[in-house]
Amino acid sequence: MRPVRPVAILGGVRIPFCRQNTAYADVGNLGMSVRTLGALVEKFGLHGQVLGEVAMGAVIKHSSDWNLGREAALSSGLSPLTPGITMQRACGTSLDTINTVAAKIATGQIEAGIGGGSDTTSDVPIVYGKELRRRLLAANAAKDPKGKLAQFRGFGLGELKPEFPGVGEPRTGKSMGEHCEDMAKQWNISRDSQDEWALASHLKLAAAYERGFFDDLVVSFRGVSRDNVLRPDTSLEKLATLKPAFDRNSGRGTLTAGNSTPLTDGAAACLLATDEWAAEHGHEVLCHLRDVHVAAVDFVHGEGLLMAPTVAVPQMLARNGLTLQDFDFYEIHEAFAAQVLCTLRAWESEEYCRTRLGLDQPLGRIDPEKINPNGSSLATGHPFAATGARIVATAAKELKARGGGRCLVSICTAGGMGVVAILER
Ligand SMILES: CC(=O)SCCNC(=O)CCNC(=O)[C@H](O)C(C)(C)COP(=O)(O)OP(=O)(O)OC[C@H]1O[C@@H](n2cnc3c(N)ncnc32)[C@H](O)[C@@H]1OP(=O)(O)O
Repeated sequence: MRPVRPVAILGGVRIPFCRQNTAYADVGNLGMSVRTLGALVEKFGLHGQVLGEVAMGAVIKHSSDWNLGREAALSSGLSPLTPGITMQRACGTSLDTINTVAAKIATGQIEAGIGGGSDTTSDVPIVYGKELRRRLLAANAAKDPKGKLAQFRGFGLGELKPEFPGVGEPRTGKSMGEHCEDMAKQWNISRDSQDEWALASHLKLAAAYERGFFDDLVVSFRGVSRDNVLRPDTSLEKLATLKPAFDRNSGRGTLTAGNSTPLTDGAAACLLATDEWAAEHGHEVLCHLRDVHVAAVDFVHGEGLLMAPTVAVPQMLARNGLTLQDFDFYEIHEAFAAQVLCTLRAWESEEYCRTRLGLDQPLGRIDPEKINPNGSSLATGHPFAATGARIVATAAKELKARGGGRCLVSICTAGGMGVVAILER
């Protein structure tokens, strides 16, 4: 490994994010990734060029997607000599693909690369049970029709029952929404504050579209030019009418379809390089990736599933000699409005910061006006593996628009992890 070099973010693109079973229902991860990488190639004039790495990721993926990163790179317009890799860290996936490319750039392994991700909730792998899978594999391997037929001796219709990808944490059986509902109760997060947060996200995203902020960040696909999750027509009155989605019976449920991210399809990717590569190829450096950090919580034994960013952020701040207030704006992934509000409350809590984070004093308050200035996942939607690259592309552009500054990125993930980063210009 050679010494660490600065990692420049040159920009990103994404396709509009779409609700499950709408515009991208028949496209799948490969189609969405190819469109996104193709648009990035177009934007930066990368046709026929060899990059050091294309790291893509997907949480829900078919085996026929093969190595998604390599397959998408091969259809993107890049030189076929560009390698590709596929990764997965739930909702933090594409902040991690970006981190992987960045680490290779920083240590001198490569000069430039792409980090991104894609997810579909519309084209999911639905499989048969183990017994039928065993029979089908054995029949496929049998040499003659008699041998093939023999594998189905004793076959029962019950074996045709399909298995859907699980929506619950394997160790608790609870969905993300049920876990977040527990967190909201533990931290006394009111329904009103969640709805207000959700409404603000929609209004900020709509305003950013109106002022042209996304003109060079979002490329149309399948006739869609804006996230179809966005509801600029929503209001606190409408949000207040929605019924609890995850705790329907206790009378105390506060998470609804309006203050939770919907199931979404989409893809996003960013181009990273050394400063020298950027200059040689005539690209402006939007910002630098100063640090990335990952931490986990013990959600199996009582910690909040989506609380890991509360741990990851102070660890990264300490390493960089920064406080929580040393940022011009914050990009906090809105898995659920309640998740963001629990995180902010934890950072303000003297007891939590002392007992759980081992700090002398609370991390303190962040001005909500500085959080997600262009809206976030509640309004864009959340195709799991695409969210990190969406956030980095948005934050890098925002840093350029401001002429400089520092941004804290925070993403909670399934499996009780938090992936966080610092961007600077
Ligand atoms: C680390 C992480 O990121 S964890 C997060 C991972 N993601 C998840 O877990 C996904 C969570 N979300 C879900 O499971 C689903 O979206 C649910 C359960 C919340 C809601 O699902 P559905 O009930 O199918 O939602 P649907 O889109 O039909 O909305 C329900 C109603 O709310 C309404 N609605 C939704 N959003 C809004 C809004 N912003 N304003 C007004 N009304 C709204 C819809 O119009 C619909 O109304 P209708 O019944 O009159 O048609």
